[in-house]
Amino acid sequence: MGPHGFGRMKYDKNAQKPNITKAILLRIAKYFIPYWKQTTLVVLILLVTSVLGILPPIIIQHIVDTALPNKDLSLLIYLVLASLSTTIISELLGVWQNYLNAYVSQKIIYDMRNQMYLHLQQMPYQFYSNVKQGEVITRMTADISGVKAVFDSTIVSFANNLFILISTATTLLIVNWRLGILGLIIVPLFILPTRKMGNVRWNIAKQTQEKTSEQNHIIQETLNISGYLLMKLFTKEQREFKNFDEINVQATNLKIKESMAGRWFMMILSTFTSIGPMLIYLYGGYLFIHGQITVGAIISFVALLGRLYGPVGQLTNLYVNITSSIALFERIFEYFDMKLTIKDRDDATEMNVTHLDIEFNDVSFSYQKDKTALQNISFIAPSGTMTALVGPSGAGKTTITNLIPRLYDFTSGSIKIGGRDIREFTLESLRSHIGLVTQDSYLFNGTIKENLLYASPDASDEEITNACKAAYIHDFIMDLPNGYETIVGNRGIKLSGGEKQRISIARVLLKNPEIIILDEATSSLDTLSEFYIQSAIQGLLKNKTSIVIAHRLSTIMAADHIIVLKDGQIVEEGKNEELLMQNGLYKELYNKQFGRKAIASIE
Ligand SMILES: Nc1ncnc2c1ncn2[C@@H]1O[C@H](COP(=O)(O)OP(=O)(O)OP(=O)(O)O)[C@@H](O)[C@H]1O
Repeated sequence: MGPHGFGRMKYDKNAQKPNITKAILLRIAKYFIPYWKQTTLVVLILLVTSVLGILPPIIIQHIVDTALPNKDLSLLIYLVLASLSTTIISELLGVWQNYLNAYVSQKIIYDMRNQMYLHLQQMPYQFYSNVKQGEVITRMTADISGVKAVFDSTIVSFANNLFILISTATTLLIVNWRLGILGLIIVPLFILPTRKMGNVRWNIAKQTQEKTSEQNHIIQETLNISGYLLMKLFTKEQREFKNFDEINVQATNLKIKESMAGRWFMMILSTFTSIGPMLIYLYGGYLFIHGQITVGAIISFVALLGRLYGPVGQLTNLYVNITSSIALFERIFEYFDMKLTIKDRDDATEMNVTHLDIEFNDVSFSYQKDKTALQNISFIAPSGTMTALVGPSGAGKTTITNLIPRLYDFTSGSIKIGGRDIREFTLESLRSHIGLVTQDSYLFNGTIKENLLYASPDASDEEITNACKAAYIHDFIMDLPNGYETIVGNRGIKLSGGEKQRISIARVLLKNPEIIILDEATSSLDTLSEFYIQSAIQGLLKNKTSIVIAHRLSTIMAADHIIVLKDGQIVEEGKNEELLMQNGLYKELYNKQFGRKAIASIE
């Protein structure tokens, strides 16, 4: 057993139990409102079945006390049929209730999943850079699915057990109050073990939930295409397995502990359950011997008593169930309550501007407090021209491009397009005017055609072909055995970096936005691929307002305006020749990247 082995495992007694507040109960109740009819019906069915459940023991009493001693066959048949019918009706109602249970809980799960998906879609980019892999999946699947258990183990369980308890206890007292009191006296003996058990189970459940989330995280991190590659190339299989195994051991031990805790509980419970009938036989027998009770009444009593203990146990567990249910809802609500920091203003309008100058005015931005990524950035990228961003790594180039489609919102200053602040536009219309080609273009695992259609679902085959021709990728696609129907693999793994980027250029061409933001791939390509990429980019940027993070000499030469960044600030600005004359950072970068040959060729 490892360091976290079974023997060493401790329950965290201080694990935070949620507060049951009126606000959270009301919030949960809101999800039930659309299904109030079905929920009410469930409660009514439970009420009816709890009453029906009392009938068979009472009928047995009449069989034993009346039909059998009087040798009354017709009464016997009548009573047996009556008992049978109550059982059948009860079971049929049970089926119906089961359906309603499933209906209500699954509909609520459906509503919550949709709400969660829509909410997560709106979450800012920052959220996805911070959230642990696997966490979103756990909340979307395991946590929300837990709502079914919540419904079954709280609302349904509460109504069911309460009705059974009240109806059975009342019947016991009516049939024979002395025996009834004796039967009820044993009830408190159940409360003690059940409560203790509830607390233990709560703690285990909480820890199991955390372990599941950790396990999902490891699976997501290491068994996806990029994580797998990283693990293999750094030969970390053993280390990753060790991590996984450690969590797995803990999860397994928790499960064993959980089932063992359940086993002891069952043992204690069944001991108490057998004490009850024995006492009834003893005291009931005494009353019978003294002629104060019938045999049928004793038998019926023991049968009724059996109906009492289960509900008592479960009702004492209710507090624990409610607490765990609320903990589950709290986890779900925690996501719902995360602020959507980047959203449409109330007065946001469609982006209807004709002149697409992009203007940064004194823009500052930081990802984290106390560390500015951009400082007082001001520049204009005139409509229909190409602006190149250059600078050393970490200078803030990507950050500038991220601010334009509002993947992040700047901290101060303003960004305008066509003279209007970008926050005046709806996010949807702003982004529909912008095409973004990143270095690592994301293609989903589908065919090339499906990936292209993502930009414009209604594009005709001709339009697709034209876009691909303009992106210099059409001939390559046609040479593939399945052409446009070729599956690209996870993240487009079956294609080279250059091919992927050309396909994503074709995708943006199909979208045909007026503004293009391009992060040129840094990887060095052979002359032919370089030519294709360059030609594709030229096609893409023609007559567009573009901002390009430039890594290639040809792009820089083609730019109308070059902005040189360092440590989040603009340090130089101008055209290639002007900047070279300044003998500053640009010239230094230029020399490093393109060598003296390039300079010589220009001179
Ligand atoms: N999501 C993030 N959270 C926190 N800091 C970030 C984040 N993204 C970038 N940064 C930081 O902001 C600064 C600017 O990064 P940015 O990615 O804009 O640089 P860059 O010029 O595009 O660099 P490169 O050429 O290497 O891509 C860097 O110091 C970087 O560490």
